Amino acid sequence: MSSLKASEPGAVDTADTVVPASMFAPDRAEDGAESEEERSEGGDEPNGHSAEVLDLTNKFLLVSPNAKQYDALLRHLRDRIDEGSGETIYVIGMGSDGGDYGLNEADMEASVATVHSLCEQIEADLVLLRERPESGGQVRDYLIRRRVGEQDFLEVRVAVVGNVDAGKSTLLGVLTHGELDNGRGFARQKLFRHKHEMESGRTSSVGNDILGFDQEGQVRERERYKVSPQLLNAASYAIFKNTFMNESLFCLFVQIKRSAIRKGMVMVSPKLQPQATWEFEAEIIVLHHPTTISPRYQAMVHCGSIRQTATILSMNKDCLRTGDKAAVHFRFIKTPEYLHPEQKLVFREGRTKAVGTITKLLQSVSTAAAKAQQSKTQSYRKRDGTANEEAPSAARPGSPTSSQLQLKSGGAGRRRGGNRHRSKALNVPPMPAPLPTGAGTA
Ligand SMILES: Nc1nc2c(ncn2[C@@H]2O[C@H](COP(=O)(O)OP(=O)(O)OP(=O)(O)O)[C@@H](O)[C@H]2O)c(=O)[nH]1
Repeated sequence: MSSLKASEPGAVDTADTVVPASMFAPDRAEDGAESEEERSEGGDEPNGHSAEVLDLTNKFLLVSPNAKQYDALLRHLRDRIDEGSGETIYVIGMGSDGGDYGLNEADMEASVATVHSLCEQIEADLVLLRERPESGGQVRDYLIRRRVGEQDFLEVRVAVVGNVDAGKSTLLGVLTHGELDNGRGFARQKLFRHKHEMESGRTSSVGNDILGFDQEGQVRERERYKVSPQLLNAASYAIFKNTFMNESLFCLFVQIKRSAIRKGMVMVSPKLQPQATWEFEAEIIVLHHPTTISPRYQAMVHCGSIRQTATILSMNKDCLRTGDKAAVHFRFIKTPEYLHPEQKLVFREGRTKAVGTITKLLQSVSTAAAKAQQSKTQSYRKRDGTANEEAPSAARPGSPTSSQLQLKSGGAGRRRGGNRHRSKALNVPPMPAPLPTGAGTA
């Protein structure tokens, strides 16, 4: 049957489920005519066990357990899993029935099916670790591991200790980076933290490295994730050392200049086909504004890690005052951003504050288009030789049409913000005509 390696008591006290001991005897009626009820109600105890004790060490118990045996196995497994912080090793085919270890193919198949069903009950996965032949057939070791949620992970810390030059760093380097050593310290180089370690080849600090496993205990390939919304160049990837941890990840950027990273960028799997968005609609409520807000007003949008000035293109009211609610159509002035409906945002400038929720994404562009736009921006910068961050308006993908820029109200009112507003207004992409300075607030 089954045995659970870690502190396996071999028997479970079943005072609460008193059952005849005959149920736990090897249940291998050769003629197969004996029903489960007959077996369980026989009353005799061929193995001499007390009716109070449910023997879980019989190697045939898993082949066809009755309901009470099944419950006892389930309880036992649950205890072992709790004891092992979510995992345990389950051996099928070994047991104390007095016979040889091992199960034939049919019994092994039936036993594995039983363990599978037990695992389903406790939301765990079953992974075959080893199989070995014994005189009575095969014995298999399985790893049973409770499933963890998408946002969660099991952390196991393993310390590696040993003599100088025993190969500790090399072992870790090979495991975490997936490249074999060359016998001259190649693999350990990836673990060095200090220059003197590089030079001496000796690790002088307690290093640590992270190794990711998937649910089935397989070492996960390090995945490459896109830096979005602007995929800057082919090397602009982040390597996730532990993808199992989903969002709370340790990551290593390769070949990305610090200046190429800006607030608002996210790391997403290319499988999600991320799209960056120039324009969006949001329901906002104005918490405070000294006067009135009208279309063409510009302020900083804070949305997650995004910080970028956006222009109000239109809204379902002529103007907004403190306390007003409105559906507002925004456009970022500089680059598209990676947004989601239902994201919360803050729209503020000086003492003006509005909060809201994104309701609709408009003018989304693929990261490839964003990349093209980025390279145009860069070439523009080089050509121009200035630090101006703005690309020519024509270079922007998904520029609004003039009809989209039909503003619901004129909004060119009293000037606020002077030159600051003038420059922001001029940054508004492909407007058919230059905006009046200080436009958008009255
Ligand atoms: N041939 C061979 N060389 C190995 C093996 N493991 C490690 N080495 C080499 O042994 C040397 C020492 O390995 P390290 O990984 O630095 O040993 P360490 O235990 O971390 O050493 P300290 O950091 O000084 O404590 C390196 O040159 C490795 O390339 C191995 O299995 N076979």
